[in-house]
Amino acid sequence: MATLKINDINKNFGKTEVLKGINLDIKHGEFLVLLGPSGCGKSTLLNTIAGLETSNSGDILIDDHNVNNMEPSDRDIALVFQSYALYPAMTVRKNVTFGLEQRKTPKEKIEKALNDVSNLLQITQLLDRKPSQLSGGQRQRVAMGRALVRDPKIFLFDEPLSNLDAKLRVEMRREIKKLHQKLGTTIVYVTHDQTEAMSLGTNIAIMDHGLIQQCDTPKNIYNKPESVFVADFIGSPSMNLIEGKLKKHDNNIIFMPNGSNDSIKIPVGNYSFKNKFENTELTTYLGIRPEHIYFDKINPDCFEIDLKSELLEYTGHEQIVTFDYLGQQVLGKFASTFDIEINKELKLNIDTSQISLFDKDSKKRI
Ligand SMILES: Nc1ncnc2c1ncn2[C@@H]1O[C@H](COP(=O)(O)OP(=O)(O)OP(=O)(O)O)[C@@H](O)[C@H]1O
Repeated sequence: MATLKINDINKNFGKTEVLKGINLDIKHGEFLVLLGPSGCGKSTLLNTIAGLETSNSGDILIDDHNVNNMEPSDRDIALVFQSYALYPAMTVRKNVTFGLEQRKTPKEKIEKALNDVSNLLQITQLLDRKPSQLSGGQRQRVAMGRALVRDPKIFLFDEPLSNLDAKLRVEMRREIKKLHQKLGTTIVYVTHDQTEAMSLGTNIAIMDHGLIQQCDTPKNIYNKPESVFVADFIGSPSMNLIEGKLKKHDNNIIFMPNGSNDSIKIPVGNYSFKNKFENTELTTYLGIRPEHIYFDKINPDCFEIDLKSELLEYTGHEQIVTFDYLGQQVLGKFASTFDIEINKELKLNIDTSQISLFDKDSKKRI
């Protein structure tokens, strides 16, 4: 186990700034997932931690020791890639133990480590096979075995499951989670799959254009996104963002959607407003997740709005309905047992205790 601090890391490729001042403080035993769109810099950050890339400025500290000038092999880090990079001519046994042999680890120690890891990953029966005689999931397990056997301070995973089919992915995801629970190792894990990120991470760092947009628990990332980017990136379908004006009225906060006479009362307890807002209107996005729109008034915080149903997408266990709300598109998610008519004016409820508000100019959470 180890701590990992990333202090103000910048990285350029030629004139392109790929990492623009990254700060992360990763605790003992934390499972941090780096999540973000393609090209946002996730792998570059991981490779910089591993020492495969050199940053232009900033520091990387493992257990409070600066490792900037340390070779990758001296950092006591194990890396698992999406391409398993197993040696094709070697047996599974040799693939797993090769690194230890190179380090002149005593034979008995190697045997014990191989035994422990094979049992843990359930690859004992595969030890005499070559990689070509293994399935994708088995290969991934061997690649993990090779990393685990070294007992490193930190594990780095770069999209380790992306070559596997959907079913195997879910199985391996569970295995990685179990492994983390059992071993309590510090892990940094790169993915662009949000379900993987949500289910694995103790914390998730959302990256965009070389910046960390938000680093928080999966629950907070989903329920309290700090910016329009995070709100839009997480969730499928993503959060509805209804444009309008926010103003103070007596002791209440009211949201007025563009083009509508609705005055949606916001439960004030959830929000702290800046002074500048006292006497003005703020151009705002009201964010509401599709699953927080209901046919019934499920609690006193529900506010009824008129919507027109336009499109229905049936997915099996649920249905996604696209509505028109005075020219703005709003999506709702409902159990598949509901009968929903299309091209119909309907009255639905939005649960105002579940909304997020964003300043339209700064795109930040209010
Ligand atoms: N060796 C390199 N030389 C020049 N540009 C590079 C190099 N490696 C990465 N880049 C660029 O840096 C940016 C970040 O790449 P990186 O691989 O870190 O993104 P990523 O978030 O991991 O993306 P993906 O999810 O697609 O793997 C991209 O625009 C990429 O083209």
